[in-house]
Amino acid sequence: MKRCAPIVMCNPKAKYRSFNGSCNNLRKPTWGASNTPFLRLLNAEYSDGIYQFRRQSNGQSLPGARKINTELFLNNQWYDYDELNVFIMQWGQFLAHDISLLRADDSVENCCTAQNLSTVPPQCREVIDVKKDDPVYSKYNRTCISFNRALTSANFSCPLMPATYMVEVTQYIDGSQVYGSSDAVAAGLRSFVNGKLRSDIINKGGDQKPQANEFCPQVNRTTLQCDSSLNSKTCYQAGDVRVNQNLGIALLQTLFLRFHNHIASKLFYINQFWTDEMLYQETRRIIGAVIQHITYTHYLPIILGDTYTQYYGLFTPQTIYNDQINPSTSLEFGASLFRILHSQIPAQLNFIDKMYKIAFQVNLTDWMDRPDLLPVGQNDDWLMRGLIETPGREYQASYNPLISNYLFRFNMPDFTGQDLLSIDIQRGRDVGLPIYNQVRPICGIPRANSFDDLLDLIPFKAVQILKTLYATVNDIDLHVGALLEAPEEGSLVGPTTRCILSDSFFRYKYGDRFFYDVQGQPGSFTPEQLKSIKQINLGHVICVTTSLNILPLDIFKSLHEFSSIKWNCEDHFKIDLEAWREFKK
Ligand code: HEM
Ligand SMILES: [Ca+2]
Repeated sequence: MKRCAPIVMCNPKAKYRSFNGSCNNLRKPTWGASNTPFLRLLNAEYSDGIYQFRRQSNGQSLPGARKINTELFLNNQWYDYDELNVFIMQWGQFLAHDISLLRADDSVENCCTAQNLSTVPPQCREVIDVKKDDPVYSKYNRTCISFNRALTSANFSCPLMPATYMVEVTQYIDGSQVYGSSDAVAAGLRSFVNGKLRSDIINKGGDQKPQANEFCPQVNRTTLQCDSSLNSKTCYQAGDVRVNQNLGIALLQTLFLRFHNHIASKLFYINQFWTDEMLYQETRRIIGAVIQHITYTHYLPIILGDTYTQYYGLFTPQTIYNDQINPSTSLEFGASLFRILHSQIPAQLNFIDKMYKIAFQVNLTDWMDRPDLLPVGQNDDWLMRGLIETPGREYQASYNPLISNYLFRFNMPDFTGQDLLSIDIQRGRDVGLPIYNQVRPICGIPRANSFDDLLDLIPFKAVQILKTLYATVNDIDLHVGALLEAPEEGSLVGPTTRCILSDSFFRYKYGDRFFYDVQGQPGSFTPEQLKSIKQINLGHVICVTTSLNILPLDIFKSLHEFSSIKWNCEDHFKIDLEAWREFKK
């Protein structure tokens, strides 16, 4: 049975968001819902118009994604002290998991070995070729990086042409990574007591704040969610399936679980007669609002620049909802331009103790799909301190050498792992993204007529290498061109990236009827409540969910000259929920 257009009945008076995001837009109830298509800003680029990888203007196949990485990016690493910390990267990933999930067809585990079959399975026909002279993989005699093509709408009983891809999470910024993107997942995460989420308590002893002992509940280790090749001991369950992907994301998921339970118990204290359902929903509404508030007032101004954020209308005193704006995640954003920030991922994570000493350091890539370290001793607090106190990897035109070579290596020395940058380039081709030169004009940047026209934004040396890789300027992958662009004044990223990120965050703001500062809707906060929410920042979240007691006010800029000054949780990070008291004293 085809299920291309599900019929949805909405209650326009509903005060809370649905779990799958439907009925947010009452005119188009499926807009932004989970399991609905990614938006395409520009037409799909496929050689057959439908599904096959595009070819170059001269008819030849595209330069290999790995070759592009080794020639343009891999030897282009630089390191400088950044005033931003690692935490801003980790917030970015947490946010990415709220708005985008494109699943690969993993029904064949290793597409490289499947190349020997008499008929190669369709999802394995675009593995990434590795050249004999590869600077890293040649040492291991590797000739192939596995690549599984993404699931298409046909896998959701809805074949469409050209290939259409589905977002498997709610596309609104609504905390779906905490709560789930369907009724069933959401119910499975609830305790149904006093509005709280299920959790595992691991008593760490000492003078812990009670919440600091809570962890995401565990599930049986499955191949999908945790590393099955090593016996990982810990495997968490959360609203998003990528909770275990690395230690940093597992920590953020844990903190927001704790934060939910903390807020729920405070609300219960104020309104003892509230039911479990009310406590849960009111808390969920607050958490979603806090995630939006942090994103728009603390995160985006750093990524896009203060002035630009204001100029673009992403930072305003009040949001006016517009039901004509499609809040869906675009493919250009999800499959490429938000991933540009993979450039910020550091190779190592530091665990920093109470005395601000590095207790130990791990390679991020050694602990993927295996968050075993997190619940041990004070590691959760130490990792949190590590994210705040460690300078970030400065945004640059390359990814760090470990995720560019050893992604998912699982600490196995004879296993090389994957290359995230090649995968990002290949994913763009997989979903038929427009080329870089087509996206420039929609961002107000002139289309380049020759390679040399790219010198307006891309350094000379890179342009010379591009000439050797691609047949014409009209063949350059979006991800490659955008990553090479020099950052725009005041912003971290280049102008094409800044433009597409702004477009998306504009949609998530103005196209969300439940956006936290929209007034006059059934789900709107009262002015007093909104005032309290606007006072909450990540410092407040960390204060009540870890045993850290002093924090920098500017949480992503802890290493900036002046903001290394720390403030006390008791005095400066208080959460006031009086505006939720139903019967005033
Ligand atoms: C902490 C380290 C991180 C690791 C190890 C990581 C790894 C990955 C991997 C393996 C994928 C799937 C690639 C594919 O098969 O196509 C992915 C997708 C993605 N990543 Fe990251 N990532 C990290 C951080 C970030 C950050 C900081 C951002 C943005 C600020 C980000 C944004 C995205 C986005 C938007 C996607 C596509 C999601 C989807 O639609 O499925 N990631 N990442
Ligand atoms: Ca969401």
